[in-house]
Amino acid sequence: MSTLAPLLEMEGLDAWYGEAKILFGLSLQVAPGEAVALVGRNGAGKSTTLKAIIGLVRRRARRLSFGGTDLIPLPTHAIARLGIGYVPEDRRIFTELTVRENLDLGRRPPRPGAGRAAWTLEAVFELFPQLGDMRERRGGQMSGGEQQMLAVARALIGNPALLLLDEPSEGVAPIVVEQMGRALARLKATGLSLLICEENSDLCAGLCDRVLRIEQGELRGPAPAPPP
Ligand SMILES: Nc1ncnc2c1ncn2[C@@H]1O[C@H](COP(=O)(O)OP(=O)(O)OP(=O)(O)O)[C@@H](O)[C@H]1O
Repeated sequence: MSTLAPLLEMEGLDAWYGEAKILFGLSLQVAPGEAVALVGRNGAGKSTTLKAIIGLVRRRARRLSFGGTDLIPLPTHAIARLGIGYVPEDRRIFTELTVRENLDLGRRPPRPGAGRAAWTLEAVFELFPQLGDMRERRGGQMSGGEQQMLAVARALIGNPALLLLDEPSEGVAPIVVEQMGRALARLKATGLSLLICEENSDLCAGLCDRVLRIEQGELRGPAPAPPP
């Protein structure tokens, strides 16, 4: 674990859909530049944890802060503006818009003192060359893997300090998972923090500093190491 002060601090997080309680007292931290994986089965509560961080579900916590700012009272758009990028499981690409137009919608200026160059279209296309080759293609005419890259790229161009990724390898070809893994490793090397939900930890092997396991809405300690 990094010795830097945590960027994301979560202590005793509970979350609900309506009357149904889904998360029970989750505590975790993500330090600047750290990559943390949250693994667990279908329905364990991984997506809900990310949604709770950005305020898309009803939640309560002893502490839920980002860079020292309390997230609990803030609306989702204000949380995003603090520097949290979110790539949802369903990607939410605008299928009628082109790659470039989708990216334009994700633009957000870097926060003052962010300490790294702002993301540009060129930088994003350098990270994901396929996207550069299809910049005028509509989202609906892209493969699942290409859409996944676009979803990550769109989050990046918002200049986040922490990227929340919900199952980035789901439904995409193994070769795309490899490409995504390499891209995420490069992003981590720039100092970006990552919190990645995955049903299995293949993508996270060699990338994530820590792997946490969630079961039935509770953290159950570190996940077993993946087989070599
Ligand atoms: N919109 C919703 N309304 C009610 N219950 C929900 C809703 N979304 C998820 N749940 C329930 O919350 C629990 C946790 O779901 P969550 O999506 O967080 O799981 P997950 O670990 O991300 O798994 P998956 O990979 O299937 O998305 C499950 O029991 C699920 O049925």
